Amino acid sequence: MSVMFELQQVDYRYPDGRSGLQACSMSLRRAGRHAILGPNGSGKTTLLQHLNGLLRPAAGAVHVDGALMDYRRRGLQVVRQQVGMVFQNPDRQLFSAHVYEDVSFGPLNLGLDEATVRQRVAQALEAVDMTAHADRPVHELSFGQKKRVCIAGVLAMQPRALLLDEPMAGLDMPMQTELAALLDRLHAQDVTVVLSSHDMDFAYRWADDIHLMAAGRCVGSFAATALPQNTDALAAAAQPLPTAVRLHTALVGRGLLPAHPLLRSVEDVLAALPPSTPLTVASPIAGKLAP
Ligand SMILES: Nc1ncnc2c1ncn2[C@@H]1O[C@H](COP(=O)(O)OP(=O)(O)OP(=O)(O)O)[C@@H](O)[C@H]1O
Repeated sequence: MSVMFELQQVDYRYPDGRSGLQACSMSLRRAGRHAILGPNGSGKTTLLQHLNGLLRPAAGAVHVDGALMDYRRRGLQVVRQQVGMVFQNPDRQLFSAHVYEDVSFGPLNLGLDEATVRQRVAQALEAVDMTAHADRPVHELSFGQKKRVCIAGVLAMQPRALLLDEPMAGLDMPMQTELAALLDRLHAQDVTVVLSSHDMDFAYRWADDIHLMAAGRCVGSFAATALPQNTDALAAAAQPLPTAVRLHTALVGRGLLPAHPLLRSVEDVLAALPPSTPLTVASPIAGKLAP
């Protein structure tokens, strides 16, 4: 499996002297679904901003598609056409007065003809269910709607990789589900999706690969399916075991479920329980499962 992004021993210091990354090494394979987790201030945003050249390492190297990042103007233009970034705060990303205008900004900048721009904007708005809002002023939108417009703006560039900084934060549950489905559709089209998150349960059920950060370093990268064997790295990044793993382990311990296959969501664990499982007051786990 080929590598899309590679950080080698990257150091980054903000202008005020604060350290953002320290000897950070991470490899992200092409067309994968990647979740980056770590405590506040562990460097997730700083890392994402290195993947499309928004930030430049003080030491170490960033490779995209096997080539060293080219920080000259033309080099950065090429990378940013291919690697789209959705910021955590939509107000940092949206700068046009109207939705259509904002989403069309990128494709127009690529020099595409008007019909192609219109088609790309329509597709992107459709993908985030914002078609009905195309003519609205951006400042009238809710937080979640603004976030969708940001995502549409990036999708309209048809990137090969999508970076999303805590994309689920501030979205309601139906929108989170829709966004996860959209990310899966992009993944099915071989787009590399990299997101940062504080939601271990979501990361465990959605991601192919999990990357853990602590104090500006990558302290563990592994396939999500190998998470139960990586408890040391989870502890180093102050991350809890996913609820599905804890519940599954408890049920295995009580002889109610086999240890295999791996179950990556609470829904999957509950669905795996035989209908005859006695989840009544008499059951040792009933009190924990009952509302
Ligand atoms: N603009 C900035 N100026 C100075 N220091 C910064 C700046 N942005 C981030 N930092 C510092 O860099 C370190 C890493 O921050 P970063 O935002 O990358 O972490 P994070 O893992 O994304 O955090 P969170 O989960 O809170 O979003 C922190 O110590 C932070 O205080």
